[in-house]
Amino acid sequence: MPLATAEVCDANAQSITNGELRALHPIFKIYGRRPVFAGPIATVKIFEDNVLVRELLQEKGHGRVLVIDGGGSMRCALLGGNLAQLAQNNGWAGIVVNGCIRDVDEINGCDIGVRALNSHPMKSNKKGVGEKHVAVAIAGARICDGEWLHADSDGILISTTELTV
Ligand SMILES: O=C([O-])CC(=O)C(=O)O
Repeated sequence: MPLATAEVCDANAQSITNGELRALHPIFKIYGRRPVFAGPIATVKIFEDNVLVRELLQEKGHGRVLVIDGGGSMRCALLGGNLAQLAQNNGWAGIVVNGCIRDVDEINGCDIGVRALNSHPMKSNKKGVGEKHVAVAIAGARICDGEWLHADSDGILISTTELTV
C-alpha cells in the first residue's frame, strides 16, 4: 500500500518544520489512471517548449516521476496523449506539470498519474530550449532532481528522501 499523504504529514511534523517534507499548493487537477503515485523525481525547466519533455520520457522511467516546471503558462500544452503513452510504456510512475496538457481523454486512459494546472488545445514550440535535472520552484515549493514525490487524493508531497512507515 502506498503511504497516505495525510498520515505522512501527521507522523513527520519535525520534517515539515525543517523543510525536508513540503506540500505543493493545491493548484493541480488530477488526470491519468493512477490517482495515487510516488517515485524519485526527474526535473525539467522549460517555457512553452516541450522537446526536453519528450527526451526525458524516451528514457526508461524506472518508476520515476517527471516534474515539469513550465512556468505556469496558460498558452499551450506541454504534454499530450503521445507523450503520456510514451511515459506509460517506458515505466514512468507519473508526471506533474506546472502548465497545461492536451488530449485529456487519451491521458486519462494511460496507466500513469498526471497532475497539471489545466488543459489547452494548442501544442508548444519545438525548439529544444530549457534545462534538465535542475532545481525548480513550483506551487510554493523548491524541488530538486532526485528528491521524492508522493501524490494521492489529498495532495502532493515532496521529500528529500524516500518516505517509509
Ligand atoms: O507533441 C506535443 O506537443 C504533445 C502532444 O500533442 C502529444 O504528446 O501527443
